[in-house]
Amino acid sequence: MSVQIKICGLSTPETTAACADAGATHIGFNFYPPSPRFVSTHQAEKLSQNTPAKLLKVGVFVNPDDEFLEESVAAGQLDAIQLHGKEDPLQLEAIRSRFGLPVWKVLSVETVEDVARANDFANADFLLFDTKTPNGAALPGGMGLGFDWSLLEGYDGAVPWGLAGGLNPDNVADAIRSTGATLVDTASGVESAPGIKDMDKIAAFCKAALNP
Ligand SMILES: O=C(O)c1ccccc1N[C@@H]1O[C@H](COP(=O)(O)O)[C@@H](O)[C@H]1O
Repeated sequence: MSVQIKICGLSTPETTAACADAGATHIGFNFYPPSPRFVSTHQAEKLSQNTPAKLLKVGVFVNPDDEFLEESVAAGQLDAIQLHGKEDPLQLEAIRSRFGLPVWKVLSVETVEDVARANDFANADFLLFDTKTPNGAALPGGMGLGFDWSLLEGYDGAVPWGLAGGLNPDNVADAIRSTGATLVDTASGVESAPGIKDMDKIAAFCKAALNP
């Protein structure tokens, strides 16, 4: 089966169309206000109306409150909720029950113990292993930083999982071959500047991911 591809941090209809044309399966709308990829609920509503039907829309959140989630899920017509903060398994369960959508939990990885935290999130619908950003970093993700993929060797948790963190057109094929990831996720790796998606890089990323 082909790898699934999530291009994260979309903010224009032209780039969502480019993702669909290139073979991406998922796009991410970023609902974290400090991010250069942040979209307001108004923007998300417009974007979702123009998103090709074959793309699944994932909302990226960092420690969201219920009201904000409610507005964003509705505006973005989201198909899944990605939790990229310090949410715990109980919060994850509450969010899934409330919205009836698949919930993705991001695990920030620096050590093998970080990978083992997957055991705490057996109730997630999907796990995304991303790089732990340094203390004091502006963002908990989306900074183009990779981690040591060998930390995933031998990982055999039951929850489906994907790989993020510093992936770009030049390294994504190697990442898939090295880790066996069935979904790859990129934000800054397909940009010309923070928050500005580059259609050629989106095409190159998808081509490499689909032919690892
Ligand atoms: O992209 C962001 O700005 C962002 C902000 C806050 C939390 C998560 C964010 N992005 C997620 O991080 C991964 C990895 O990003 P990158 O490829 O290393 O730039 C990205 O795919 C998003 O899921």
